[in-house]
Amino acid sequence: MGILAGGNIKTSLVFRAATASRIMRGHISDRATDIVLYSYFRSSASWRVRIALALKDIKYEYKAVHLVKDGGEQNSEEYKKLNPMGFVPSLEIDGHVLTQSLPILEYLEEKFPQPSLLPKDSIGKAQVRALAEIVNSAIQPLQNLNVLQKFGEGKEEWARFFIERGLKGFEKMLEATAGTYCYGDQVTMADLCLVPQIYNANRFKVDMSQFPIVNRVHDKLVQLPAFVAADPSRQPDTPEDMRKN
Ligand SMILES: O=C(O)/C=C\C(=O)CC(=O)CC(=O)O
Repeated sequence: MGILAGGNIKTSLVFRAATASRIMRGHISDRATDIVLYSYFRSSASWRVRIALALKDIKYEYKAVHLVKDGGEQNSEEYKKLNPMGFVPSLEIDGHVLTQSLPILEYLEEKFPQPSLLPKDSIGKAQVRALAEIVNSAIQPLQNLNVLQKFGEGKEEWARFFIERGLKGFEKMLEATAGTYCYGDQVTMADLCLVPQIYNANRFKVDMSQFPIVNRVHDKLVQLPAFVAADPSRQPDTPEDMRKN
């Protein structure tokens, strides 16, 4: 399908996700080059990685993989050479292709430690990773496109059930861990997972009034420049009718 040659994957441009945060801090830096993110504007796993790239001020090229058109570009033989599961995101970096959003976040954290997306202490790290895993393994996979496509009637109710169940646990954990954000006043991997999940919760009409701490944290996070830049409404492949400035 020409993904590697830049054929069928339409959007291929240098996308400065971190521009807003760089301007806010008054400098433009090129901390990394030759980084390519294969992404879909409203894939929550892609979105997590976009936020990390923006927070860490890392420049990258955005290659759009359309998850719906023509049965999904992620299912092409060519894309599966990069990502055998046919999932987004994939990140080309340092001569390798990395897959799965949380391991990608961990790699970026090791390679670009500042600003850190994990607390310093081991218990804090374990707690942040646990929050991230609630979203990553107990919510999002159960409401992902490839699961819902197996359903006929009742798929919205199924998605709502698992999002609600997961957010109840998440909210309970935040009673112990939250400050301004999910874990104290530091933006962590837990926050990167939370924001896209709330978008999906709204998409499936979950009653969000039952999650006051989640709502408070979410409202703070979405104001941060990196979260603004990574939002699905501002990506190269955002459909015109969903685009914001
Ligand atoms: O435009 C579409 O409807 C297709 C795909 C998605 O939303 C992405 C997901 O499958 C959900 C997710 O990543 O959480």
